[in-house]
Amino acid sequence: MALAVGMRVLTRALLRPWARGLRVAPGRTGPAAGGGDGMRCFGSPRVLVEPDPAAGVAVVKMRNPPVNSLSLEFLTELLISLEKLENDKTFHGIILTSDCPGIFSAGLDLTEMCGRKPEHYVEYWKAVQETWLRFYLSNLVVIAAINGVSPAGGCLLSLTCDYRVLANNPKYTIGLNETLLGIVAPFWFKDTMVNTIGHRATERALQLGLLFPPAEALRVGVVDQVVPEDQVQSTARSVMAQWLAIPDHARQLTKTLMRKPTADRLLTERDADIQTFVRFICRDSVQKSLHAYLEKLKQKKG
Ligand SMILES: CCCCCCCC/C=C/CC(=O)SCCNC(=O)CCNC(=O)[C@H](O)C(C)(C)COP(=O)(O)OP(=O)(O)OC[C@H]1O[C@@H](n2cnc3c(N)ncnc32)[C@H](O)[C@@H]1OP(=O)(O)O
Repeated sequence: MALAVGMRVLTRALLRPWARGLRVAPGRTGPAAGGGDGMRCFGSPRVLVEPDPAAGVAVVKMRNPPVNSLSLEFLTELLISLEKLENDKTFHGIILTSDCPGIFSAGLDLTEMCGRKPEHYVEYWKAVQETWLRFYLSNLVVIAAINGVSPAGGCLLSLTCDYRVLANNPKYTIGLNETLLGIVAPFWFKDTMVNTIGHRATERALQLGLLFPPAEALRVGVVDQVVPEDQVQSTARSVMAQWLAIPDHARQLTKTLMRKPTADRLLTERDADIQTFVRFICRDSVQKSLHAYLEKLKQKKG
């Protein structure tokens, strides 16, 4: 059922004109990060995939500058890359990281949630749900190599991964800061955080919209490891080797056992969740808050 719904959304996404235009990037010869049987890098305008077939691993680099905000196009490209890797028996794990210096992801794209028509909000929210479901339930081992700041949707994306390595830079804060924008993290954002750091820590973090610097993030459990910036990728690779040493079927079934109840909750309430989102985001007060927040971000420079 989950898979069928997921496939429908993905197929619809692939049928969009701009998605049809996506082609394997005429890339460098990979892998860029170790290994070496000369398999080509591939991907799409906003997602670069560096395969290391010898290791069974691909590095997926988000490159939607300036801040890797999770726009509709970007989410669709991410899903397409994930799907390709899942369908290729060569790969057992992916390392999700950023190609934008200092930014893992700025979270959901605020321009997708401001001043648009309700139909757009429906389409956008479906893509956000789908991305969460596909990453959260992926059979692959997914490790986040977090090499930049990671608020809200950026934090959520990393929480779908099996393991998080964060670069030790005080600027690289991470957390679900939705309340600071005058919006509310949906129940499945909250559930993902609860599953990672527990109920009480989530309650505090979400109400206060906390963005944790690395040491705090490690203490509370939002990330699993904090390492010097130049060791994030190599650490993610050695952690990956550990995870890939476990018999795959047993690991996959265990992942499903742990995560399916949380995913099922969204799957059974998916349409209601879309309606809730659209109603909420269409409110004048919410639109005003989001516009004001975007303006504040833009004025920061001037
Ligand atoms: C009851 C249930 C209802 C459901 C409610 C809805 C729930 C939806 C949940 C939302 C989750 C989210 O993810 S909302 C997004 C939250 N993100 C943030 O708060 C991060 C905002 N950005 C920043 O703090 C900073 O940009 C940065 C720290 C990430 C980077 O700082 P830096 O100084 O390097 O860059 P700039 O700030 O100058 O930004 C450059 C450029 O990017 C634009 N920008 C930044 N973030 C976003 C974004 N999330 N979406 C769209 N655009 C973004 C910024 O405005 C600048 O644009 P200009 O170059 O045009 O000025």
